[in-house]
Amino acid sequence: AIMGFQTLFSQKVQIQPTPQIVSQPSGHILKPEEVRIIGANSADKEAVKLLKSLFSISESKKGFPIYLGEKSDKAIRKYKSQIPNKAEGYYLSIEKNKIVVAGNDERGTYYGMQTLKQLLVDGKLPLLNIKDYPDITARGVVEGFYGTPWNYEDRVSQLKFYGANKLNTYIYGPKDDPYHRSPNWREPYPAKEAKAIKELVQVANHNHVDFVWAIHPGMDIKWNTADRDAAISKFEAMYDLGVRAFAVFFDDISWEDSNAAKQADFLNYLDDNFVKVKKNVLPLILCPTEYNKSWSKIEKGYLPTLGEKLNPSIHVMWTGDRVISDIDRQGLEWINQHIKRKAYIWWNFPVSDYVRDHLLMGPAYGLDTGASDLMSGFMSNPMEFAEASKVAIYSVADYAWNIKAYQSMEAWERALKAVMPNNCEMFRVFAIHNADLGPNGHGYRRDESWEFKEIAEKYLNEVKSGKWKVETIADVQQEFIQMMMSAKTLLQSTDNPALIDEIEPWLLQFRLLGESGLALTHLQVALEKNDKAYFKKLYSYIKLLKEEMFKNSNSLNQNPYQPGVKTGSLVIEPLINNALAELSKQYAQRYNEELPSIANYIPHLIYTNLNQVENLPIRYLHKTISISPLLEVLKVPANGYVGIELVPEQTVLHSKINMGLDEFPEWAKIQVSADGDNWTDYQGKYNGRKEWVGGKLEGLYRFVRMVNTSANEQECYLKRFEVKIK
Ligand SMILES: CCCCCN1[C@H](CC(=O)NC)[C@H](O)[C@H](O)[C@H]1CO
Repeated sequence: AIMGFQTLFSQKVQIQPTPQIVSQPSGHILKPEEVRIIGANSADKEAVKLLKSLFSISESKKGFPIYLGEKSDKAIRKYKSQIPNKAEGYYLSIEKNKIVVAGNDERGTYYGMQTLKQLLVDGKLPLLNIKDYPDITARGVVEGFYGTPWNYEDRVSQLKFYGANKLNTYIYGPKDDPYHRSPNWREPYPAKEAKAIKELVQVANHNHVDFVWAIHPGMDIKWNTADRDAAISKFEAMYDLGVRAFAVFFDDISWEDSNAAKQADFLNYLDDNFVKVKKNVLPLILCPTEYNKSWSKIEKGYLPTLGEKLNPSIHVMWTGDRVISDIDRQGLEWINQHIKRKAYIWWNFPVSDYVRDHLLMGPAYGLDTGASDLMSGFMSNPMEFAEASKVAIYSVADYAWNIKAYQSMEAWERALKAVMPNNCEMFRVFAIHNADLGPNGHGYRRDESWEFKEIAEKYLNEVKSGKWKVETIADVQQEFIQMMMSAKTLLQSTDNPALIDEIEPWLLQFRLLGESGLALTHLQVALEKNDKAYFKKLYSYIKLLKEEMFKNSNSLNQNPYQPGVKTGSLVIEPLINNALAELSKQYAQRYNEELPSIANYIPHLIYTNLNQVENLPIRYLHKTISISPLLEVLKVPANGYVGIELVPEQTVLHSKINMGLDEFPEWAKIQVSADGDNWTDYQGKYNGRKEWVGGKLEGLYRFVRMVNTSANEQECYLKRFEVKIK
């Protein structure tokens, strides 16, 4: 009994985001059958609605009393002194004979109710009291990415998620919305879009989220009264839809237009002639052109000019030391001194519009837990996949509310459960192996598969040494099987269909990757048993799996930037390819037979009778197949040829061949064929860069080659040989 009692006492209540001050639970009460709300008609009405959705309300006087309201309400006058004197703060007390939910303001009461809702588990409520408030004033999400904007249902779901996680801001600024940015930032939304925004603002209000509408005039704005008034009238149109908070983005525009004085005058004009006139509109938010330290040239005065000229109430957004960046105290102190106010962070995570073949499902880390006094806002810029982004957004909610207490790994574990309550273990297997971005232009990387790295290392070493241990193989097999279980379970799960729709391509790829890994471990079995035939069967099977992965990566998620579906790219995929290469090498040594490389599988092949180039790797990217350049002089005997075999035959869009010669040699011909026997000349011409260029061909071809039709050996280079297919 003592243990039991002790457990009850020590049970750690889990509240999201992590509250500032919580007393230890001293036991619990059963959920009251009926409650009586004292203060219902003066308390925040969303809080009242939430309370009524949790308990049944008694009409008579006898129900369990719940005191609800703001510090100015008579109903909770007795508890006023307990309420933290902080915006959106609240006091929550669960006692044997009453519950008190007292807010410093309406939002505080609402957040107190959100916490109470979280504490009501299995018909019980822990006896405790909480004094809580947020560290950062504005907390939330800026839908500010390039790519397909979120849809209406995505946004409704997001706004409800923000209410539950005490995020109070949603900034609407999708780069690819033509009415947010050019060409139609001056135009009012068409009726359908206007109606959707009007409804979203209402949903935001019901979840105590400020709906901020952002305008992005920077691509073509003129510093004249016409455009200034165009912005005002667009704001008026948005105001009529219920919008009460506005932002102006000048990011990603040409540097000529990034005139700080003009931008500041523009913002101040909007502030003085719209925001201040309307009274119930929140302070303006500016995203500057120099929005990160690596782009700012202080001596040119852009940021200092904003700091000097911008009305003090206007927030200035900031992404950190770089476009994609950790947020730390030092960087914040730097920017705050120049803009003469606390930076309003735009954190470019988990946005993936620069690595669109990857999902960023890992912990939100790189956030300074000693910076709570240096920021006026903290917004996450998410992925185009709204549900998948909730894992990071959940963590950002925890960070921005209680910065010093934030633990990224712990928050991540809770986030996975919040997003996939019924399959969070399988979701975790998927998320842990889909966190890194791969090499990218911003050089921003994330850890991935961190719990498997050691086993992977050990396994590869044992494969290389040929002295493998059963337990290592078992560990690796377990991980691969779990990947398959995870993918299948999630694909068939029903607790978050919108999420599964978003990540399906990656789930399909993830399952195949796991399957190819599992088959890989059986290659060792084949070697152990000296069973050559089994090895070859397995090898062909792995090739089939890789063919299917290649097909997925060339048919799913085909955006114009980073098309394809990458998964497990930091540890799992390289492990499988390295082990595969190693094991096929051991097979070749033992049986004196080379197997075609399938490590970084590409179906297309080099096509040649020249041994100088027969082992050159074929590369594939964005539907362009190319031969890795040869760095030495190529000797081409009579009837010698080099080219590409397209598997299967394709429609050729254009080709580019650089033989390092000033003129196209009369001994060479570029030819195509469907069957490798009948050849047709491929008409082309030299471009200004000494490259032969050929255009689109009608029909399907399997072979494209350069052939020496003279009777003598010739010399040239192979600087580039590429074929783009449809
Ligand atoms: C070379 C330019 C890269 C800019 C990338 N930023 C953009 C602008 C921005 O960060 N504004 C603060 C979009 O928002 C995008 O989503 C995000 C990350 O790719």
